[in-house]
Amino acid sequence: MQPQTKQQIRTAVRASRAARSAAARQQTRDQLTAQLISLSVQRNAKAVSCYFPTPNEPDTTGFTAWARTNSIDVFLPVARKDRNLDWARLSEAGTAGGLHGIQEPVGERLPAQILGQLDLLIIPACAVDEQGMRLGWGLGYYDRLLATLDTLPPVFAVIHDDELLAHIPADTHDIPVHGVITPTQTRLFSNYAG
Ligand SMILES: Nc1nc2c(c(=O)[nH]1)N(C=O)[C@@H](CNc1ccc(C(=O)N[C@@H](CCC(=O)O)C(=O)O)cc1)CN2
Ligand SMILES: Nc1ncnc2c1ncn2[C@@H]1O[C@H](COP(=O)(O)OP(=O)(O)OP(=O)(O)O)[C@@H](O)[C@H]1O
Repeated sequence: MQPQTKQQIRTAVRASRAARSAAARQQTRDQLTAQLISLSVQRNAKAVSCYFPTPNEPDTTGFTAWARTNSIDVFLPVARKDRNLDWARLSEAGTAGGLHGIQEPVGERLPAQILGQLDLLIIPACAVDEQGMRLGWGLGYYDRLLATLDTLPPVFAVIHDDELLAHIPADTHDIPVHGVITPTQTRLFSNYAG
């Protein structure tokens, strides 16, 4: 995949994600579950944020199920009309479709600042480059979130292997992630010493 403009990258990734077979999706889910469990065990994480995947996104539900079974608190985003994110803890109360049709936990809405107290932030992305620059879907939710947190725990974006690109054009508001998780690797970027 030759990186060009942000919009061209988004179009290419959207198409390649849509073309994945059910078997490939299942394999991605299993491999990501293993990568995410290793990372949280290694970091002794007791509370993390994650995302509830759309049908085409890298599937994190194996990991969130494991986290719940192991008494790790999982916080998921709740999209607001003003394009900021609230957060809610995954619980027995279950989930319901939110603003973009994505499942969100039912229950108390918490402000973004609670993320500063978590051990690990696992976030969605369209693509990430070798410098840790992250591209989302263009609504700015996560750029705005990362910019507002006073304390930033380690932030890892989850993507497929072919979405780790050599270079993504960056705007001044773009905030790099500390690491990236793909089905085959968990990589820490050099911008982060932790
Ligand atoms: N799973 C998930 N939850 C999330 C996000 C996300 O990217 N993924 N968000 C991140 O901001 C926020 C909601 N904003 C969103 C913005 C765009 C799209 C969207 O439709 N994206 C792609 C399709 C994704 C796919 O199915 O592969 C698109 O633009 O076509 C979804 C959510 C909060 N929750
Ligand atoms: N810190 C910020 N404060 C206000 N607006 C912002 C901030 N960061 C990004 N934006 C706005 O959000 C919009 C989307 O930015 P960009 O294309 O970089 O998003 P993205 O990285 O694809 O999205 P996301 O953060 O949701 O994953 C832009 O119009 C940008 O001006």
